[in-house]
Amino acid sequence: MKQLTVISGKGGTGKTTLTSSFAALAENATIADCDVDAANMHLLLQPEIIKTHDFTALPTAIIHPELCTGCGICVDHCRFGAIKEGFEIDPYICEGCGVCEYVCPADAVTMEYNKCGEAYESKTRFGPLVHAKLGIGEEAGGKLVTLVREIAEEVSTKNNCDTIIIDGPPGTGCSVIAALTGVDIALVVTEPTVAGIHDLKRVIEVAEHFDIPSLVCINKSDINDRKRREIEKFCTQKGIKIAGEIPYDTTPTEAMVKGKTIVEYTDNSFAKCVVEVWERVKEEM
Ligand SMILES: Nc1ncnc2c1ncn2[C@@H]1O[C@H](COP(=O)(O)OP(=O)(O)OP(=O)(O)O)[C@@H](O)[C@H]1O
Ligand code: SF4
Ligand code: SF4
Repeated sequence: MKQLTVISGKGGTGKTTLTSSFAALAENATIADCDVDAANMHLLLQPEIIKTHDFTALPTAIIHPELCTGCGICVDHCRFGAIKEGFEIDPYICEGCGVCEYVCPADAVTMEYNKCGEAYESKTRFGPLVHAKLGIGEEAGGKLVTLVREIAEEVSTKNNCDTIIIDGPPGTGCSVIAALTGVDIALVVTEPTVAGIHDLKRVIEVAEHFDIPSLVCINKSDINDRKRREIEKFCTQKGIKIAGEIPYDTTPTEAMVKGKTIVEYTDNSFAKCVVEVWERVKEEM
């Protein structure tokens, strides 16, 4: 089973626009929306949820007052200052490290796991989709991405899919690393802007660090010719292939308004560019 992750560094470069079209073009793929902080693939793919998985990330410490002797050892050991006056834990500061439970001589601390998100297995008009929702203000997005990928692998096997297409999160942090780990190829969607190029370079470094081969797609390629050439030069220097260049156009917005992927909405020259990128990605996988 081949796995492709679409990433960008900078947000809003066109990952979801492309990935949703890949979902339509791929003959036998499972889609995993790993942009768990701002999932939006479901808006275009209109999934029917078949199964919901609860997501619990880090625990929070609870001090049981009836057992606490007030010795203060836990306060001295908590590096995050989460234990307040009266030996009460501030759940927003507690990092769930478990040190207070370990050092408490009176066994007055327990660690409690709370649900902080959900992952979903769904059906769409193209094939299976695995997506997720992280609770408001919750952290541990990287762990939720890992859960989405684990479920996507199970779903893919169950449905005899030959490919998993992962819509990755923006940035270069923990969630991106979780979305990239162990995949066969990364498609970096960039744009010819200062921020686009800056983040392209950072995200390529992350992919290189994990030995993931990359391809680059220059989206909105005609908005700045000088910056476009800068991307091409960077890719040449790095020996990274360019999977295609896609111009700035009204087609993505029009398709989105109709709730369709680009390739369902039209077969115009813009859609042809998207199809070409998919063909190049398939060749490299
Ligand atoms: N080639 C293009 N020309 C004009 N608009 C485009 C083009 N590609 C994408 N867009 C628009 O740019 C916006 C961002 O695109 P999209 O949501 O696909 O980016 P993203 O990288 O997935 O964003 P995020 O990082 O927020 O997940 C959307 O409104 C989309 O319609
Ligand atoms: S270490 Fe245990 S007994 Fe001591 S103050 Fe903390 S919770 Fe109470
Ligand atoms: S679990 Fe860790 S962070 Fe939370 S209160 Fe205990 S020592 Fe502090």
